[in-house]
Amino acid sequence: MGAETDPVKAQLLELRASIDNIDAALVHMLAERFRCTKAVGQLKAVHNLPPADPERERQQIARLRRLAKDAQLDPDFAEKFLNFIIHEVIRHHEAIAEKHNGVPTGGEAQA
Ligand SMILES: C=C(O[C@@H]1C=C(C(=O)O)C=C[C@H]1O)C(=O)O
Repeated sequence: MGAETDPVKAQLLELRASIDNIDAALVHMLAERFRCTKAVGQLKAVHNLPPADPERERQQIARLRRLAKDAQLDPDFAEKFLNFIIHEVIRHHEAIAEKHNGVPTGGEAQA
């Protein structure tokens, strides 16, 4: 049965079209965020600043939890999601610093 004749299928297709648009927006927003954070990584490497900034992260997590609560999104999920992204950003910053200064900035022990 086609979507024209099956209202359930039509509703599912409509909702999935919105989900696809939202996923595309998420990818574009994440790409833009990583473009900015990579620039922050370059700045930190040039000025010998540490890859991670735990105080800034604390502020971001507190803010995101508040925003999530107001938006009826699970704040624990929002925190996990942000931590997942930040973890990847710090990995980029460590790689940028190592490339720039030739100095590993953490993680693995060196032989
Ligand atoms: C991007 C930065 O570097 C790290 C990554 C962060 C992030 O992804 O938001 C926040 C703090 C830092 O640990 C920064 O210092 O602003």
